[in-house]
Amino acid sequence: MSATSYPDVSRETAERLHRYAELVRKWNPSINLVAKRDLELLETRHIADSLQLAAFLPSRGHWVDLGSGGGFPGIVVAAAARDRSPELRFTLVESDARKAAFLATAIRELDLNAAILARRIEAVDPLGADIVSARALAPLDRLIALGLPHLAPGGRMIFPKGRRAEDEIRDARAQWKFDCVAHKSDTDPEARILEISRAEHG
Ligand SMILES: C[S@@+](CC[C@H](N)C(=O)[O-])C[C@H]1O[C@@H](n2cnc3c(N)ncnc32)[C@H](O)[C@@H]1O
Repeated sequence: MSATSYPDVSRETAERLHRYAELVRKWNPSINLVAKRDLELLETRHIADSLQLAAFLPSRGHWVDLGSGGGFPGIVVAAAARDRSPELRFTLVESDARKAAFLATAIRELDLNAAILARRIEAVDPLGADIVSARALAPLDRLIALGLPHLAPGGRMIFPKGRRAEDEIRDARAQWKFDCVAHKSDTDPEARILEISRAEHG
């Protein structure tokens, strides 16, 4: 995939994403940001997948990404927000110090409106987010438990999920009440992007 072939993004965003892919490829041999076999598919499997969450960008406020790893979706969505929602700020929570150092470098080099918390999510004071996202971090019931303390009233949680999404929703309903819209994924016909609102203990 070339620098300009992501759907629905400006030239500036495409260039930022291209520079981000270069950074991931440069750092990956030393800190394993993505599986080595996935590097060839970085643009399709990780970046384009994460970029779908830009559909949920509010115009301003606070977006919190939990367990960001190499920056999916946090860095990718923050790159898309740079010219679409410049007043939206991001916080990426990642407990692995080396990954957090990479994320700080990416934020600086791409000039993103984002900050890193290099801490465990459970140890972070409530962040008052309008949107909480997390990818490949935990099953849905655990994600709701991790995300809910950081959500402002009326906020939403956005979780990309694989083919087990329906099972995870059913399991989560044993503990939680919530509204859920399961959006189709453009990058994987079996995946879903779950939009969770009005979550509370069941
Ligand atoms: C499987 S990786 C997924 C990374 C990224 N979201 C992605 O989709 O590629 C999970 C990441 O969450 C981080 N993590 C796991 N538990 C965490 C916690 N309790 N607090 C903060 N970070 C955590 C790990 O260090 C790891 O980088």
